[in-house]
Amino acid sequence: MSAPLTSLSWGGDHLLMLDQRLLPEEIVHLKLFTPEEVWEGIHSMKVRGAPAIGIAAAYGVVLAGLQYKGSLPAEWFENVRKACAYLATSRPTAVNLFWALDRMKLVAGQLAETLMSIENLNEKLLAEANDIRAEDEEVCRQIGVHALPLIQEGMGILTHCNAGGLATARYGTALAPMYLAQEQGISFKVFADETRPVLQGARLTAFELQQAGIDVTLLADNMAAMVMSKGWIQAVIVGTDRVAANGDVANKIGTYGVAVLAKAHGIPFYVASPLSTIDLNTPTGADIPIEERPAEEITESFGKRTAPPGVQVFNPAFDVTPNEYVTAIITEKGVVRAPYEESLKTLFEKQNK
Ligand SMILES: CSC[C@H]1O[C@H](OP(=O)(O)O)[C@H](O)[C@@H]1O
Repeated sequence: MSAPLTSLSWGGDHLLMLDQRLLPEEIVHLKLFTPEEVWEGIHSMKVRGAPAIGIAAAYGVVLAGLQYKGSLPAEWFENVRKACAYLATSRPTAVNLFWALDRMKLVAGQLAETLMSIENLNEKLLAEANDIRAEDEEVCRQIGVHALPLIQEGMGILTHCNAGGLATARYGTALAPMYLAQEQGISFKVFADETRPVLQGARLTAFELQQAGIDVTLLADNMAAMVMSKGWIQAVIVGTDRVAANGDVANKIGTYGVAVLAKAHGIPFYVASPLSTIDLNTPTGADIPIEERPAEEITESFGKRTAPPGVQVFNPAFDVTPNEYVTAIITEKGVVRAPYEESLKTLFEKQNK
């Protein structure tokens, strides 16, 4: 599969992070040397997208381990543990952040008990972060494989926000089948919602797909109903930041509206989700913390004031699509359909065997 720009890579003693806030006009990679810089990169959305956030946080934990200059494994682990707790405060909704941090903390604790040298501890912790990144790349490729049959010749596919290579280690989740379909010579059209207020669709998805030579049409967020009514859309495929145990889906704000419109037009609504984004510990969508972001994202859109000073603003970064609007969830282990409480539980039971 053609691999678009990747958002994160390890530079030996720093994390190289593509500043996605500057795309598509500028391609700027930042060198981050501390957990604090990684926290800020996640919080300000220099890096964004559930899997990419988890990967960035994992490398932030590695940077914390490298900061420790003593010789006691227990002290090293305490540094790492504190960094995990700190990085967990960078954004609240994408469960991959907490999944990755819990994994890094668990491994660091196990390593510290071996009493190996600090140098070896840091090497092993870096290896775990590299594994998280490499696994995500393969997971996304597998999501592409399982989602590929959903893309038939001549189809129109609508997507919302960016669930592409920039949101993951590579390939993306919702966009992965599109890259695969293109590689296999299937012709299809993608309609990308601009996705206000941060415009991940316009700035990132349209950019990624255009770079890959895929037929993409950019829509303002209020156009989905019209293009569906014209019969231009045969499927919706989106990513997610957290799937609850009952199949409710948290995703970029506006996704719920697209799901309702899809149902109203008899169009299937698919959610591409790695297992790492499915959280059986969150019972329903009502239990998913929804991030609220600064008013300026709306009132001063990319430097242009677009609202009266002091106006009240509500700026939730995500919404929750109830499971009854979700046709299927495409994971790296296959396609999951309702009843989701049961099918997701079965999926994880098989995984844990
Ligand atoms: C493959 S996860 C992509 C997911 O993350 C985005 O949110 P954000 O850009 O705020 O990190 C959006 O919800 C995408 O669907």
